[in-house]
Amino acid sequence: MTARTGAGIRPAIRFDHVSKAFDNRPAVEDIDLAVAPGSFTVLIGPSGCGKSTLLGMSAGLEPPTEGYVFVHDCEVKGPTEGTALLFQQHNLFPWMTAAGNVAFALENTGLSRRDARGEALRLLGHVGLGAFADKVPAELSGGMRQRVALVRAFALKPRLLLMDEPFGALDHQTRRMMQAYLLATWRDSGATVMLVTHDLTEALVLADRIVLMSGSPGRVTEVIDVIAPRPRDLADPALAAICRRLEAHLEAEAIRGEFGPDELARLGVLS
Ligand SMILES: Nc1ncnc2c1ncn2[C@@H]1O[C@H](COP(=O)(O)OP(=O)(O)OP(=O)(O)O)[C@@H](O)[C@H]1O
Repeated sequence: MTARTGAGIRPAIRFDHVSKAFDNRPAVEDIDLAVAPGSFTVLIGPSGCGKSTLLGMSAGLEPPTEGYVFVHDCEVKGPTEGTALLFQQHNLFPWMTAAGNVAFALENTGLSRRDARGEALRLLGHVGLGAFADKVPAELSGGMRQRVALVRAFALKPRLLLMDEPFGALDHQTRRMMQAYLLATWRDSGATVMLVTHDLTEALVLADRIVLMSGSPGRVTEVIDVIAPRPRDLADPALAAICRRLEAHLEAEAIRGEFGPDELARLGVLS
């Protein structure tokens, strides 16, 4: 099967009435979503609403129970060339140095060993890791490891980059630096990015489009286009308004999670 949007633009990712259950327990239900090529989409929602499940299906790690997932017009039936993943855990090869990890990815794109090493050193220099290129992951801080992992992910020249809370374990300053690096590298790469985060500021700083999910099983509740120049000024009234919408959504979801629909109807708290 192939996927198209109504306007004839082929989405980078398309969920076509996708549901997923684990051991007959539904995790997400009837997801219909198209992600534009080259765009930056952020998934937000309460814990357990199925954000990682959507990423996993896009990566071909998990098949949908119902419906279809397409990446670049092809139905996803397993891991796809051109798709890179970045999780909170870095997944670097522990026996390779920082430069070795990046160079390995570059060699896979066709560079000679010597050119790959040179390019790896150049790219690591861009994220302030030139002096750490010959350290193995165990000798690096968590933030440094995640920088290496991000450099390696882009070194693969992915058309699609799927990121699951990639900066969740980093301190505030490192996180801001990583976000800036991600934005700069994404812009140059032309890749489509889909990123999961619990951090509203991160969503507002990064996203072209925020997909709000809710419930269990999870559904897409709202899609918000974030139209503001980058770098983003969070004092911008438009962004502040989106932030309030996101906060209200997550608060309502937290209340729903605690009380359940029957009790809420009885209390008249939420519709
Ligand atoms: N491999 C799995 N086996 C069984 N159940 C799973 C599996 N992966 C996810 N689930 C279940 O599917 C539901 C959605 O999980 P998922 O991790 O996608 O949510 P999430 O929104 O990413 O959560 P969080 O924000 O806490 O990471 C949860 O109920 C979870 O327990």
